[in-house]
Amino acid sequence: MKIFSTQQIAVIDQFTIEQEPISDLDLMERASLQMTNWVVQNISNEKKLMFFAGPGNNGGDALAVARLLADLDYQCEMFVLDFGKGLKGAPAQNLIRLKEQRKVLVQMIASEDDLPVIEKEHVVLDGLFGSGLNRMLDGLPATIVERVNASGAKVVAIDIPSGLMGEDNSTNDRSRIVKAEHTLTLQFPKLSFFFPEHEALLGKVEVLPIGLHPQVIEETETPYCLLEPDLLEQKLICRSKFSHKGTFGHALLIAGSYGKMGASVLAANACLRSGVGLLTAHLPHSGYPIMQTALPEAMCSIDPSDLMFTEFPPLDHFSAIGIGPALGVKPNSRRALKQLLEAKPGKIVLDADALNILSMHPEWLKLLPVEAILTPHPKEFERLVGESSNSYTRLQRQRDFAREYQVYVVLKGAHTSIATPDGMVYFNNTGNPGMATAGSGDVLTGIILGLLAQAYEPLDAALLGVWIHGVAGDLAAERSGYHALIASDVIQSLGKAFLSLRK
Ligand SMILES: NC(=O)C1=CN([C@@H]2O[C@H](COP(=O)(O)OP(=O)(O)OC[C@H]3O[C@@H](n4cnc5c(N)ncnc54)[C@H](O)[C@@H]3O)[C@@H](O)[C@H]2O)[C@@H](O)CC1
Ligand SMILES: [K+]
Repeated sequence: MKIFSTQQIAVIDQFTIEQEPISDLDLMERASLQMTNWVVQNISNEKKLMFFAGPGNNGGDALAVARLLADLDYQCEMFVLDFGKGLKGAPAQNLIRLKEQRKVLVQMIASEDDLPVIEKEHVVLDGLFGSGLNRMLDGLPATIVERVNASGAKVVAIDIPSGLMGEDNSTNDRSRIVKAEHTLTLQFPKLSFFFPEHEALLGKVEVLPIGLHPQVIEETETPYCLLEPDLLEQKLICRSKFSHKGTFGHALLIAGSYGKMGASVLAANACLRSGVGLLTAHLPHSGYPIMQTALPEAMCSIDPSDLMFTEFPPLDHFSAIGIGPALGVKPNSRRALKQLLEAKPGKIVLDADALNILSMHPEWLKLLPVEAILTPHPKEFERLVGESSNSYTRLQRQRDFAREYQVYVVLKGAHTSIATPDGMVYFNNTGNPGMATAGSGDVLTGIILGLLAQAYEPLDAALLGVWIHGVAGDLAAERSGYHALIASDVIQSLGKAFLSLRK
């Protein structure tokens, strides 16, 4: 699914109105019917609903939803923000319709004195501002937001919590943004919904389709996209019955150091469970019995060092390389990583300490092969590019980095984002908080390595790997819950996760 800017959404709305064609009032009614249905299914009509409507179409939605719900015997009260200019267009017509219906008390709010008392038991429907917000809230709207947030009432935001911008909130003030329990967003999630600092403002996000015109959606270009199973199903490569283990590549995993050999075992296991034909794990000597015992399917290449990575085997046999989990950053390992990059390793995924080494030697970044995949968590990414004060800035840095070095940057998080060398960013929404556990990242590295070593293009390996990793985590959480989930549970669920793509 494409993720558009709020400006693009306004253009898409207008195109729909002209080309469907449909009047703006009817489009608003269509959106409002969807939101009304959601309320009917989720909120009891014994609750009193307090609607707040702003001056634009977001307010128009609130006015229409109040009328539709009042017809279904909900007790609604309407408070309309009055800037002294009156409403225009579809919102004005909806105000007239609501007044004519005579079921809802409508009050204008021109100053703080007009504000109602909001009880904890009430439900607030927030239609103050939506995607047309063009600056941080101040004055009366900011006061309303503060009152709503202080009330303790459950808040349902229409399209977007009022005060939150669709994209860049780097200069916004959180205390002036509605804190919703549910956000009923129209047709498209907005970019800012994917940033962790907004989770508590958005609550649970419901995307409600409102039938915007498919042609303009298809034709409008955006660098941002949400991963969906349809796209990934197409990417999964079928296995013919004549395949043999040589068909599915030979992966080289370089991971683990003394005391941290588990990372290597987890990544190797995940790699094997992702369909690779053969896997060689390169390990310090002390890791050899551990790997052979834990995972007889893996072959081993033994480093001369007992403790750490200092040398790599000849690369010609391998179709892809994964390097980094628990590697350590000792000088010998750093030197060996540099030599590996100088040896032009081809398809490669770099994680954890391989990235930490690169942040200690930024001059080596230019050695990265084109289309290398880097899988940092936010702290590792910060070490590579410096601190970002908010997720929007970090996202732009992620895009810039991917373009500058012509690599894929998989920034791990609740919505892992994958930035590509051509400036695209894909967001993932599989996975769960249980996966914030030791070894989870090693599993992802193993999956991506397994896919890379087969015939997957780096882009497909990154997208599919991230998505499957999250699905496996979700399946594991169904069995163990979030608290008890460990990385090995994710590996155990990989089979079912691949099967969910039905090929
Ligand atoms: N996506 C769609 O196709 C549809 C969108 N609809 C609704 O339309 C909304 C967008 O409507 P609008 O573009 O009218 O925008 P909004 O309703 O978000 O508000 C825009 C108005 O607020 C003013 N404004 C902006 N920032 C302000 C600030 N900080 N302080 C005070 N005033 C401020 C603007 O000058 C303008 O008058 C969406 O969020 C959604 O709720 C629906 O009506 C149905 C169709
Ligand atoms: K809103």
